[in-house]
Amino acid sequence: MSQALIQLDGVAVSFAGQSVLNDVKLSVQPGEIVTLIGPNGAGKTTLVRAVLGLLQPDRGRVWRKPKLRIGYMPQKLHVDATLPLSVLRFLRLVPGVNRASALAALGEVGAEQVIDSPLQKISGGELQRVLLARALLREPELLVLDEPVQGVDVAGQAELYRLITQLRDRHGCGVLMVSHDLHLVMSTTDQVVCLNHHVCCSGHPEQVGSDPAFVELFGQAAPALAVYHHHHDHAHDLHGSVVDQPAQPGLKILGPVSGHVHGDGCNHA
Ligand SMILES: Nc1ncnc2c1ncn2[C@@H]1O[C@H](COP(=O)(O)OP(=O)(O)OP(=O)(O)O)[C@@H](O)[C@H]1O
Repeated sequence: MSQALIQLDGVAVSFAGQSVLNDVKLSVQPGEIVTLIGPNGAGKTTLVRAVLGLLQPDRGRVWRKPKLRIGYMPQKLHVDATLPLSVLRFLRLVPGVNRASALAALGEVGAEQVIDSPLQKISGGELQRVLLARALLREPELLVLDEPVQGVDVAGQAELYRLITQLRDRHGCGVLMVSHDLHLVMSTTDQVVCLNHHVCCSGHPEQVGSDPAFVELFGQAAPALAVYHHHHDHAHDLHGSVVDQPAQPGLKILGPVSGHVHGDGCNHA
């Protein structure tokens, strides 16, 4: 087995007969930041759940380094408004955490000041930092972050991404992150995985604003985003299945029968 922290091979997941993930291959190395991008409903959170072991794939394999310590930051946290829960008490739900270690983790993410605040009263940006602090308290080898900057203003988003990179540098952990904020994450991402039920393509991020795959996947906003180069030479139907038509008018189609030619990272049948 390689040095990878996690490795997924041929992972497939269906819900009620509807394929959500098909033949997904992915790995994260120590110290590497891998960002999962894709449209709503593409299967990103489902893939994260498979990585965390919260769901068993129907096919394929999810390999984790033995005894891998994972720090997870969920997409959403629902806290009952009437529940008297301070930030400290919330962090102390992690086994072995005391005030000093909670304060140290909050210090790492720049949120010491909220330690005694009610969890329901802190701002969206502060909550994201508290969730990140909670993930750090597990001393993770792998940080899994599902849309970590949700509900944070643009300046705060850039700061949070910088913070994630700093934490990676300081702790040497791998990071698997779901994000829609390509323009902000590109400079700090080692590998981008473009998911639309299958891995359309993956690679190193580069400054490109009008890649046909991004126009296909992210609509007309895509040219405003800095993206990475790849050869996405196929189109998808509403369920993410590959169809015969080119993604964009004028896009060169080289395939002999189906019109689809697999790109480097395209691993579906
Ligand atoms: N437990 C489940 N039971 C049935 N369907 C599910 C379940 N979990 C996810 N789905 C469906 O699988 C599809 C993919 O969902 P998922 O949350 O993985 O997408 P996503 O890429 O994370 O989307 P978003 O960007 O909107 O968060 C959706 O159509 C969703 O309704």
